[in-house]
Amino acid sequence: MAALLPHVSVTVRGLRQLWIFASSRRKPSNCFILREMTTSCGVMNKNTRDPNVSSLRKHSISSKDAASPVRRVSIEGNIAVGKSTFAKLLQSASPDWEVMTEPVSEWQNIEGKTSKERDSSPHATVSNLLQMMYQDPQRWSYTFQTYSCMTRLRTQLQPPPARLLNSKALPVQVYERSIYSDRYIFALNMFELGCINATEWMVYQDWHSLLVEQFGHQVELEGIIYLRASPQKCMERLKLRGRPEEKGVQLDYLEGLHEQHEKWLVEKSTEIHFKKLKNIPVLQLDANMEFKSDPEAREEFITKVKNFFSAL
Ligand SMILES: Nc1ncnc2c1ncn2[C@@H]1O[C@H](COP(=O)(O)OP(=O)(O)OP(=O)(O)O)[C@@H](O)[C@H]1O
Ligand SMILES: Nc1nc(=O)c2ncn([C@H]3C[C@H](O)[C@@H](CO)O3)c2[nH]1
Repeated sequence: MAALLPHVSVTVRGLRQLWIFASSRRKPSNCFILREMTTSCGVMNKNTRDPNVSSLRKHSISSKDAASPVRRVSIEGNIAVGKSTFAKLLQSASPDWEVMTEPVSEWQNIEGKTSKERDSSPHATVSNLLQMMYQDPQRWSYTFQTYSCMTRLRTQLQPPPARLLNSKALPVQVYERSIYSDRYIFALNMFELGCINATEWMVYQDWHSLLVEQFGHQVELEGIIYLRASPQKCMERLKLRGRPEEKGVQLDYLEGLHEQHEKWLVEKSTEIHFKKLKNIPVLQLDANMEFKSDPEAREEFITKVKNFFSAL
């Protein structure tokens, strides 16, 4: 949308978007970049021993237990909060942990070739769906969510490496985000902002539920690590990283996503449709900490993660 990337050239679609952009200034519910959002900080579940961990299922037996010893955990958090950085830290901390990165490069490089073109031209047309979504969210958000969810599903369906299956310790496969944040953070947010319409939202939820139900325990998670930082801190890091597609992202978009994380993982007020996910243990870590330059902070994080994993 023009509001996201102000330098985008004005096409017919662009003119329509500019009109929507202009009307959204009068009716602020239409465009997420202009929406005024307030952040809210929730409280942790009072029934837990460790204040960082909510909903610990100490004695429950997961459906994974019988099939595989590998536990599956996702890292969740706002844009640029530091998930990839934290994931690298985990990867280097234990050979029994395997990190699966978010498939961002797949979203940035979609090869579009018809079967005819494939025969006649050696060069594929490559589209950057991430950029298209940020430039024109009303047009591309639904398409983006179908593709992001499909690529995440593919990641979650990958079998653990032999190293983990043969591990004598506690093997854990760690995903950077999941098919659940796809729905309960991003798609929901886009729907609430009016970038996904009511019909698209119904369709998305219908196929999402079908996939989760059909794949069953293959796509279940045993735990979630929530990297929590202020939207302002995420904005600083987003600017520092300088990913070109994110140039137009504004603070109120990050505030909206922060609110969705809080509702899902802290306040537990998001309506969740899968039984196991409703009671999933959540480890909350303060990601405002500049752990990159602080070995003690890194050590503290790793200890918390180890304790969390061993309780799953
Ligand atoms: N704890 C930290 N302290 C200081 N800088 C950090 C920290 N974590 C991440 N950064 C920096 O912030 C920027 C964004 O981090 P990173 O790419 O890990 O975020 P991300 O959560 O994976 O982003 P995305 O949501 O886009 O996948 C990077 O430049 C990284 O070096
Ligand atoms: N709209 C939308 N839906 C998603 O499911 C989603 N997952 C990630 N992202 C954006 C955030 C970063 O810019 C970049 C890398 O995380 O991709 C998403 N955007």
